[in-house]
Amino acid sequence: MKLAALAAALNLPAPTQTPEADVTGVTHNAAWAEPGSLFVAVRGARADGHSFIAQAQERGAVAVLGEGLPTGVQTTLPYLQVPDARAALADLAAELHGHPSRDLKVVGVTGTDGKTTTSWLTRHLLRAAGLPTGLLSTAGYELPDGKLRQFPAHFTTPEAPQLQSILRELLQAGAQAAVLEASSHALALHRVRGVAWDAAIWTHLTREHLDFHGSVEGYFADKRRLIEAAPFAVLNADDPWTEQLRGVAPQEVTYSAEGGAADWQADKVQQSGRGLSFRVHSPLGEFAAELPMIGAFNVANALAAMAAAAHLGATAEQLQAGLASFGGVPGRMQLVRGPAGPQPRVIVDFAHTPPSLEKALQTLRSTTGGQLWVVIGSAGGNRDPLKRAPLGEVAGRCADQAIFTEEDHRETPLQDILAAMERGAREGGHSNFRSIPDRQEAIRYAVTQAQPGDTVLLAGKGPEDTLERDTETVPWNETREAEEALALRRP
Ligand SMILES: CC(=O)N[C@H]1[C@@H](OP(=O)(O)OP(=O)(O)OC[C@H]2O[C@@H](n3ccc(=O)[nH]c3=O)[C@H](O)[C@@H]2O)O[C@H](CO)[C@@H](O)[C@@H]1O[C@H](C)C(=O)N[C@@H](C)C(=O)N[C@H](CCC(=O)O)C(=O)O
Ligand SMILES: Nc1ncnc2c1ncn2[C@@H]1O[C@H](COP(=O)(O)OP(=O)(O)OP(=O)(O)O)[C@@H](O)[C@H]1O
Repeated sequence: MKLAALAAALNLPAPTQTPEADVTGVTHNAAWAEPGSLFVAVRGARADGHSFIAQAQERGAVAVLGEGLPTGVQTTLPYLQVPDARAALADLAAELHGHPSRDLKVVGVTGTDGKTTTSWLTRHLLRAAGLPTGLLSTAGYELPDGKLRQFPAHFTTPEAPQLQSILRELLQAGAQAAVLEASSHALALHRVRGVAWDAAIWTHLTREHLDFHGSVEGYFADKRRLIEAAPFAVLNADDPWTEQLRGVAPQEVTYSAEGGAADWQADKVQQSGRGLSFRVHSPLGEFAAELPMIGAFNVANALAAMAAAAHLGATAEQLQAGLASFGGVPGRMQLVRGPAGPQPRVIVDFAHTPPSLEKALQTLRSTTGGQLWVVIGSAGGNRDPLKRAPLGEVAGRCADQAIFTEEDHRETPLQDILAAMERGAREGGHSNFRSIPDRQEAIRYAVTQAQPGDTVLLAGKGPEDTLERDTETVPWNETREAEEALALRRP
């Protein structure tokens, strides 16, 4: 698109130089500029993008946009001045990618916790309803083919140029719907500006990220932007903040997992080793639900996902079948499917800090009739060596059997890490541990020694696809390792 035409389309100031320059893309990161890029110089908290104009130009940028050239900075490129560079970045990204969200049914999910789970559930229910659906979440992005992909610079919600390009890719891959996790940072920094939402889900709000948002009110105000931008809101009646969200979107439904008055309600919740069962009362009628997920909070996530999917056309039967076939979020309290017959329950989770390990083991304890096992390591290199002993202590205290093993030890001698974990367990007064340095062997040992009724938690790696051993990086798939270990059990 010609620079002048692009500027006119977005009501940006007309360029005084090279109006006929061809703009083929937009970026906020000078290192990502390509021939034909428009470089948006963002004044950030750590850097001023204007310092990188020369780098962007060297890489082929044809124009710069910013909130004003700082004193002493000059450029030979055309410079478009706007009041809000991040807002313009989002508008340009949407325009240059042809507004892909307008051709998709888009569901946004925001809240302090539950975004990732609810996003995955929603995309699964939409697929169960026959809609080819893409997904963008902390865990990566997924085309309707179901294969998870990563994008550079790990974000929950990436900056607008990446976001719009992913939406375009989804559309080209045949998606008719997309589910996007919208972080509060993304909402505050205009990363999702220009997305044409069809529905917005609110999980709940608790104090978090106050360093960035300033106050809990500021955090709420940033998250609220998603509800303000959506024509249809799915609100959590159990969250006190919801009062301030009522009537913000033109249409809304509420959900409650705690017996509150709401359009979507659940009762008769039961937890077992294999998941949750509950009864749903909804505008689509009343029906029984089975959800192979651990953690009662997932009832709320499921209600929210169902309400959004129903808005996009899913029937009660499709929702019921969709919940029952949900495979979980990769590496997050993920139940590993094993061969038929009595088996220990095996779970893959990415908990890798002492508090998250403790929480995961406590959650599993409540539905474990037999022994609780954990396989856990601690990363090497410069990754927080002080957590090794506490991890050992938590494993010894909260599990019946703890197996310490490798977990990206990098250049740090593995024996040193294992010794620190053992010391932590021993000093906590526990002797229920052993170290098996090779992770595959450790997993196979735990899974084959455990009995039906036991739970084996494989903690730390979650969905990561590599294992860093000394200077070597090897491919890794914890779920597959678990499946193979289960298959080794004698029938
Ligand atoms: C608070 C926050 O989100 N800040 C993001 C924001 O930073 P910023 O505006 O201060 O920018 P800056 O780093 O000062 O840089 C200014 C500009 O110079 C550019 N630059 C900078 C250096 C350089 O060498 N070249 C260059 O071009 C940058 O691309 C940027 O455009 O824009 C930067 C560029 O995209 C991001 O890297 C940065 O993410 C920081 C690193 C971050 O940690 N963000 C996290 C907190 C985040 O966004 N998390 C949420 C999830 C939160 C949750 O729910 O847990 C997420 O959506 O992932
Ligand atoms: N509806 C919920 N209410 C309260 N806690 C929840 C809820 N859903 C999930 N959690 C807790 O929050 C943790 C993180 O959940 P999830 O990954 O789905 O959400 P998120 O934190 O919003 O996303 P992200 O992965 O982007 O940080 C879960 O392991 C669980 O302990």
